[in-house]
Amino acid sequence: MAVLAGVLRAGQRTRHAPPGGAGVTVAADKLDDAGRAETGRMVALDHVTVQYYQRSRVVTALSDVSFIVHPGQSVGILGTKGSGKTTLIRLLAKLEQPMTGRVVHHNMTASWPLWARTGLIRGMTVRDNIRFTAQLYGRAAPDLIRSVDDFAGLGASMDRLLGDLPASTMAKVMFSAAVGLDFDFYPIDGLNATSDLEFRRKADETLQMLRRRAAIVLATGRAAAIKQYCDVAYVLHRGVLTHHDTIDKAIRYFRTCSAEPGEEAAS
Ligand SMILES: Nc1ncnc2c1ncn2[C@@H]1O[C@H](COP(=O)(O)OP(=O)(O)OP(=O)(O)O)[C@@H](O)[C@H]1O
Repeated sequence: MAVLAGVLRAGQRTRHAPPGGAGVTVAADKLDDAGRAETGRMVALDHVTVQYYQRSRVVTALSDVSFIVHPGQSVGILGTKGSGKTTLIRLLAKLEQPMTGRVVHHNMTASWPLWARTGLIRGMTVRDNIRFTAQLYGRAAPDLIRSVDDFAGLGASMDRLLGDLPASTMAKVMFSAAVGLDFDFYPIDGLNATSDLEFRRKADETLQMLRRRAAIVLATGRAAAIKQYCDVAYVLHRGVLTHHDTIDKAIRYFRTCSAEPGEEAAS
């Protein structure tokens, strides 16, 4: 570690797995090429470790994490504060690459994190942002513009610069565009809903709909949200992912972890 400290910049990840950091491995042995062909469509993490260098010490954000999500599955990651939830969701959304292990997207298209509050250009109108996004994903811009406008009810704001609109507009457009693009898989980093109650109601309904037609991974510190939206649950604590037979057992384990000395309440 002392050597690493001299080499890495703040925020940079190490290539080293931490000693003794063994998360529960869920069928990771099926992830070789033959296994992928057998198991078909999936998104998976395969022995993924992510570490950051932070103020002269190495922080392990994820420690040998493996799990698989298949179409139609709704997976909850119940995580304590600072346990690695955002890192895990960013990997699943292909916004980051692990230094150790693999992220596998096999025949499933993946959305950006559903409530993302970055990703659009503030100096462009909302309409042009959506047009640009449609082009990036090879979709018809008018269809996506209509779908976002219907969902988010932006009206005249469509032709205003994004930077001149309330900060929540970015999250609403990112949410609506992700749903409009009809991905196979949606990674979700918490339920950062806006204060717009009508939009929240629609977003809740949409998550229930996505559960039926796509795969989701929801990472949150809110047990109630896992119960509401997920069929299976894992607990993420200090970078280690553990699987539990039932959601209630996961919640019990999560509460034990949350009660450990030094733990803060997760959001
Ligand atoms: N870019 C970075 N540079 C340095 N450390 C980082 C970076 N990103 C995350 N970390 C550290 O990695 C650990 C996991 O962070 P992460 O944001 O993934 O956890 P989280 O569960 O989403 O946190 P929270 O509960 O605060 O939302 C934390 O200790 C965090 O400080």
